[in-house]
Amino acid sequence: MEAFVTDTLTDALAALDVPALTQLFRNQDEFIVVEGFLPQPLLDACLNALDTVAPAINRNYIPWHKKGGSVSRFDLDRLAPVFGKLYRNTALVELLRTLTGQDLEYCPPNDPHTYALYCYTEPGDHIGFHYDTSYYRGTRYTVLLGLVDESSCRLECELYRTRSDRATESLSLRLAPGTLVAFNGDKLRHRITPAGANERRIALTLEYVTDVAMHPLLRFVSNMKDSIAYFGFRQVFARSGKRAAD
Ligand SMILES: O=C(O)CCC(=O)C(=O)O
Ligand SMILES: [Fe+2]
Repeated sequence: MEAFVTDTLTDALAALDVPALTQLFRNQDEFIVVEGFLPQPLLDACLNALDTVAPAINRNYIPWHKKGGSVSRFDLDRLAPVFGKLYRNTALVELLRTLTGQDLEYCPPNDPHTYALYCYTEPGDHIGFHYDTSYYRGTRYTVLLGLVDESSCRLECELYRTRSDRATESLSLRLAPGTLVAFNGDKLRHRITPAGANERRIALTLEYVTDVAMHPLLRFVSNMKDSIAYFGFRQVFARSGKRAAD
């Protein structure tokens, strides 16, 4: 599996104009969209894993803010190793390091959000406007990869929102299968618009940080958020307790 991920991604990354992407990422206040990023065989491997992870989807609902399903990194590790291999692929991390100009690190093994799936399968599934706030000491970068999009959902983004010297620019985009979106979580305000009836949208998220140190109190806050908004208490606290004790 690892060799397969490495081989397919290495070829795809070699075809990218990295200096141009880096320029664009920085010009857009640390935000970029790369259509057709995932090579088809790798996208297919991710899609094949979806049936296996389906029973692990945790449904969540926060009135007015969020409704949907999520699969944590713990369940992905247990059921579908392709996602972890993709997250740790060195060529991918090197590309992200070049784009950001930062020495990015992997999130620690007790973080359920290190990589995760977001599943929009019921009418009204959505997430309201937010930042991907970092609870780590370092800056948090989010990567979204489209896997399935049979939906009318849009990823709506507000660029330059935190800048006092520029007007905010709004973008509305479809996260088509294979598309990569990468951004600084503290800078990009974004949301996913509600799914309609009989629609389906599945996105993979990857999280990288510049410094994985975290205050224990913020780890608790982060775990509470992940339990309520994403993965459920059993997942988050049983696993993070177990990992911490390992
Ligand atoms: O589903 C997506 O593409 C992104 C969802 C999101 O922004 C989040 O859960 O923080
Ligand atoms: Fe987000």
